[in-house]
Amino acid sequence: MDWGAVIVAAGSGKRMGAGMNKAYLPLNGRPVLAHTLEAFEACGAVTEIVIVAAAGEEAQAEALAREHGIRKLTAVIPGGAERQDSVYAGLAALRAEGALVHDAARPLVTPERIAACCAAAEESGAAALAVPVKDTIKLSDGGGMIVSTPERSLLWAVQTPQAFGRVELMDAHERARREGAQATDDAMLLERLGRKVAIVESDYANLKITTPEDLPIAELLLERRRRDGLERNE
Ligand SMILES: Nc1ccn([C@@H]2O[C@H](COP(=O)(O)OP(=O)(O)OP(=O)(O)O)[C@@H](O)[C@H]2O)c(=O)n1
Ligand SMILES: C[C@](O)(CO)[C@H](O)COP(=O)(O)O
Repeated sequence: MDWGAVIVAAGSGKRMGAGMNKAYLPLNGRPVLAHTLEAFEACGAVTEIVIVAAAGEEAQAEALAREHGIRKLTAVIPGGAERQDSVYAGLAALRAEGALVHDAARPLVTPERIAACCAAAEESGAAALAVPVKDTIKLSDGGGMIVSTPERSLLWAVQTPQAFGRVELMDAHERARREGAQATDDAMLLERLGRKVAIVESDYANLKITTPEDLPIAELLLERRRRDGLERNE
């Protein structure tokens, strides 16, 4: 099965407060988006990459991909108001049988985890990387009071990539748009249709660069990965 990746990079980074799209912030000397693209470029299961860029940033994204040797890039598409709209736009440009959807803001993903997500989706139909929740999670009444505590052993913090059949995911998006269903990830769009999505245990390092403290954490994790790699090769 061939896999195409939709890399969504069209957000405005409000919570980061950097005044710019966090996909272009430097991370250990290279843009966040470059790290993300390189992981998909290096993953053998991935045959095409579509970047969904913020309107007006398409040329910047394409130039960045070229500068960093991303040969699998097939299209740069303008995104939409919400992440869901951006994914939908990117899917239309994909041709592969399998569709991976990944946040540009998750630059520490590895080719190995991407491949594991693809393999699980080939086995189960759809899959998503996730990590067991470490904190006890509370459900609130929306007014600042705790209502209940879900069983922690059943809770997973889902990440990306998430992997699906391209046609099935496109259909799920189209149905959600017709029905006005909103989703903060793509697995939700299959769940609402009663479809199964497999959990693929990931690592906590696959964090999403969201608020300011996430960037120095990502830098430390990258530096440790580089050092461990050097020590292994010595
Ligand atoms: N309309 C949008 C919103 C988000 N994203 C992408 O979806 C990923 C996850 O979204 P998030 O972390 O929320 O990014 P932002 O929307 O930029 O952040 P914020 O909500 O703080 O503005 C990011 O790679 C972001 O670029 C997108 O392509 N299109
Ligand atoms: C898709 C996602 O990364 C899974 O955890 C998350 O839902 C994205 O949320 P965001 O608010 O669009 O960053």
